[in-house]
Amino acid sequence: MMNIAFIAHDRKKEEMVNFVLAYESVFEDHKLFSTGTTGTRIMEQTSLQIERFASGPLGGDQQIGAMVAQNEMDLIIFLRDPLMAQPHEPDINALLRLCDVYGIPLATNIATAEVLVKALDRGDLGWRELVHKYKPGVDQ
Ligand SMILES: O=C(CO)COP(=O)(O)O
Repeated sequence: MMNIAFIAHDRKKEEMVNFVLAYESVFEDHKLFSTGTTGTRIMEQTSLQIERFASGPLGGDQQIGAMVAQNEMDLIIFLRDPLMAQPHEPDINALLRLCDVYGIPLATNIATAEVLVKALDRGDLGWRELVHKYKPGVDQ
């Protein structure tokens, strides 16, 4: 079972809900997390249970980043709005950076999200299960 996070900026939330709905049967086998409003929207329109963090501008991206830094997040779908400035852009960049630091699979648009969810369904991300037990800074 993987820990998966969903994050979508406002103009991408509908796309996110449709995406999660389409792959609901894949996601229901995993532990799901999200930023505040994204999670509320997904839970309203699917039967999935999601552990919600704060809304993005109030620190939700950072909370998910903290999980990445503890090697506790396996896959992130982050549908960003590339056409609108966000007040919490430093937080967003920090999360993307941590995904690169730790090599965490990250999709920032729907095309990549689709590829990753198919890989997840096929078991291509199984290597994440092998590294779950390692805690950064303690074991490395
Ligand atoms: O702003 C966000 C990510 O940067 C998303 O936050 P919400 O899901 O609370 O809208």
